[in-house]
Amino acid sequence: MDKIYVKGGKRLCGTVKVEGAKNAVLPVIAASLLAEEGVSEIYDVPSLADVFTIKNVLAHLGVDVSYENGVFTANTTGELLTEAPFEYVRKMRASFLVMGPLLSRFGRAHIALPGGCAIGSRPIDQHLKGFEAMGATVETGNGYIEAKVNDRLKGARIYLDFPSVGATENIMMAATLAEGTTIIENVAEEPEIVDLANFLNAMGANVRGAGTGTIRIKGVDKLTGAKHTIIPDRIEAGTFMVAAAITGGDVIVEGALYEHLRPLIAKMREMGVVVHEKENGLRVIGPDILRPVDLKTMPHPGFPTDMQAQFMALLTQAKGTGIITETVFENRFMHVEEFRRMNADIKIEGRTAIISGPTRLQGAEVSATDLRAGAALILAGLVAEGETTVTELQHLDRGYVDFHLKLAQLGAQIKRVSEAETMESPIQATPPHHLKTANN
Ligand SMILES: CC(=O)N[C@H]1[C@@H](OP(=O)(O)OP(=O)(O)OC[C@H]2O[C@@H](n3ccc(=O)[nH]c3=O)[C@H](O)[C@@H]2O)O[C@H](CO)[C@@H](O)[C@@H]1O
Ligand SMILES: C=C(OP(=O)(O)O)C(=O)O
Repeated sequence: MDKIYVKGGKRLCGTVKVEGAKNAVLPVIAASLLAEEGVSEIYDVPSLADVFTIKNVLAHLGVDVSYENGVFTANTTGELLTEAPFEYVRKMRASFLVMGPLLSRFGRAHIALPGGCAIGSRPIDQHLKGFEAMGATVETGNGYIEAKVNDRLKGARIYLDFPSVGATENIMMAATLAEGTTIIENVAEEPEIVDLANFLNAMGANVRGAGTGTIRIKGVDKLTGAKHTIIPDRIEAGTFMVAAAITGGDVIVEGALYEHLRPLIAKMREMGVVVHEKENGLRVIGPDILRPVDLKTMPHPGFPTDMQAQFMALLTQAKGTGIITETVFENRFMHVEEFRRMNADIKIEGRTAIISGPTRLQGAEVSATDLRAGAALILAGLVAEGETTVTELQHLDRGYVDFHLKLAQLGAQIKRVSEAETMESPIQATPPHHLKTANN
């Protein structure tokens, strides 16, 4: 497998551009399945493993898809299959987002059960509760979920037990072609929900209230393919903001939107990081001394769980004790063991991590236990003494485009070695002090 080698000690400076958001593009591509006429054209689509997975899901269903130079097109007008097998859902849970559109348009969907992953058990009961409330029958067997409805789904009032992002999206998509009005309460308010609603409305849907706690969807008879540009990735932006802060650097994160990053900016400022809003993004300047903070992950507009691991890396460098409570996923502390390999002082008490700093981190061989853990370990490597080797990069590739190259452009000493290169020249033959950067 590929490995990333990073050597600590460089202050990052310059400009880095943010890609389109992974968590917006996946539901938007799933939503394109709702179009009975016309072709959807989606812009600013990042070249991520997850995008190729959803592209393959659509191709498997019979959609005519293309993806070139950041533009994704989907012609969903033909006869389509309504089954998404395990091989796709296993790779990426968001594949399950095709259920709402397929059920709504064709009256049936047969999707492999997503199952859990490294960060938690991640049930889908809220998605299914919504489909059932709209008149679908849902059965589970042989590792699949089969949802069916005679004729059309019917508008309903649905109260989510938790503001689940995926359930909000799946139910919202299903409701667009339902008969009558659906009201979903206690919904997720993430910017990605608003992006999806904007795309659905451009297709001819009638979705109101996205970005608030209640969404109303008036069902329509037919949707048409539409053009849409994906919002910037606030988690990628946040990751580069932490890269600037942790190295005491000065970085312009181009495309970062202040209003999507408010909870993160507030915590950074509490830590002494300078964040300026610029016309084209955010300028982030790391201080000499970072102050510790307490934070709790929460649904938007709370602090995002997808930035928890990266902030843990940052807190290892703060002077004093920082506290992180993870309330969204029950098992999202797998990276702690990896940070400890790097000499971090972190204690876990239930859902809380207590981080004492500042720690002189040491380079070590660590494993990306999930997508954000991978990014966070690389961030830690930017300030560690000596060389850090990060493995299991298939997780990182789900959510970051050319992460090592972007960091190298900002001045980091980092390189990625492919599996083939690793085979040709064993890692042991590359001593840490010969580390080459992508920009020298
Ligand atoms: C592709 C995508 O957009 N992924 C994001 C999405 O994941 P995802 O949509 O899977 O996250 P959810 O908001 O649904 O999950 C949040 C919590 O609710 C629980 N839950 C969810 C659904 C359900 O039916 N029952 C249930 O109990 C989950 O187990 C989890 O503990 O939101 C998460 C929370 O911001 C982010 O970390 C992910 O990056
Ligand atoms: C948890 C994440 O993604 P997913 O829901 O696709 O696993 C993430 O982006 O950090």
